[in-house]
Amino acid sequence: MTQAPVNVTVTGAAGQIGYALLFRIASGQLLGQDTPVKLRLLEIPQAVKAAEGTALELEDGAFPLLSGIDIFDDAKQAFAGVNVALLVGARPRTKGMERGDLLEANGGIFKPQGEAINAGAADDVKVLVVGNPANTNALIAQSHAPDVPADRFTAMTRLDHNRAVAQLAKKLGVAVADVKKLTIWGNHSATQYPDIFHAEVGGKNAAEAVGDQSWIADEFIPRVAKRGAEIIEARGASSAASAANAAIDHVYDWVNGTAEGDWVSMGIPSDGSYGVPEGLISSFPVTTKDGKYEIVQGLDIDAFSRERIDASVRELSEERDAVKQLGLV
Ligand SMILES: NC(=O)C1=CN([C@@H]2O[C@H](COP(=O)(O)OP(=O)(O)OC[C@H]3O[C@@H](n4cnc5c(N)ncnc54)[C@H](O)[C@@H]3O)[C@@H](O)[C@H]2O)C=CC1
Ligand SMILES: O=C([O-])CC(=O)C(=O)O
Repeated sequence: MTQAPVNVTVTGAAGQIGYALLFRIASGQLLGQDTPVKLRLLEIPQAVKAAEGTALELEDGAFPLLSGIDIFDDAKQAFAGVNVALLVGARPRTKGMERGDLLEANGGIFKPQGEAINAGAADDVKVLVVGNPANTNALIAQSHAPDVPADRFTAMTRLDHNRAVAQLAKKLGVAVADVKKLTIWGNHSATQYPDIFHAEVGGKNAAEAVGDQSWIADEFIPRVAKRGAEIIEARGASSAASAANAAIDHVYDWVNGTAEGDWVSMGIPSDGSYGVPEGLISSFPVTTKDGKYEIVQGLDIDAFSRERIDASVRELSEERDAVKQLGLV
């Protein structure tokens, strides 16, 4: 071990994603094998006992990198001194719902959590919002944390990214590691746009390697965009282990950097790039280095892609208007 423990706060610790996530954080997969972690778990009072049960199991894991676990039902305490905040705790959708339908139920959770982050987080805090609708919940939290740099608030579209990589690799009969530079644009919703026109497979353009526009438009894009619903239909519950895995990937890459010649997708506050209105938390292709991310610039966006990016961004603007109406931003 080479450094002091990093404080990692996980909300919704007793939920299904929490259960899949916490053991991986404790084992060093979130930040790296040199970095000890202190877990700070936030739950609602009724679920604190279940979180305590998970903490007992974490103890039983005897993880060398886990230097402590504290459990809270108060956001201000849970986020005091936090370096990495994983905002998972929120209601999941069930069959027949869109993620945006959760806005009213879940939006209210993120205002006090933003305030608590503002009040007590460490200067280097990094925030990942997983709870749906993730992009707009991140916007809510960010808008209540004026003292924290806005770019520290991110939303998870890495699960969509990973799904798209896996579907493309399967189609082309290649390893997932051969797929590079894939992008999810827009919202973590059914309007998201998984873009393979700049992606590469074994060094070749992925869309050309597929060579079938109708597969891209009619099979690949809807399959990825609606994968969450497919999982709910099959499992009777929304994605959990794959979501936890994506949260690990998102933070690991943000902290440790992306590989040369590749990029990842993150929901981040727009700086106006690619015509996405400034301030909306939208998914972009990003590279990361030294704990900071940068939007990949200069990609050609053709009419097919433009239309899809615009549709998803329009939905984000509508969600922002809706939470303004609710007085949440
Ligand atoms: N961005 C993404 O790619 C994905 C997002 N999700 C979302 O993640 C969220 C969590 O999903 P699950 O773990 O499956 O749900 P779950 O229902 O199993 O767990 C949620 C937990 O959050 C807790 N909670 C509720 N309000 C809270 C608050 N104010 N503070 C702290 N904890 C609170 C609940 O007590 C519960 O233990 C859902 O909104 C789901 O839709 C799920 C999969 C992927
Ligand atoms: O679909 C859902 O409601 C859960 C989720 O966000 C996903 O699996 O992508």
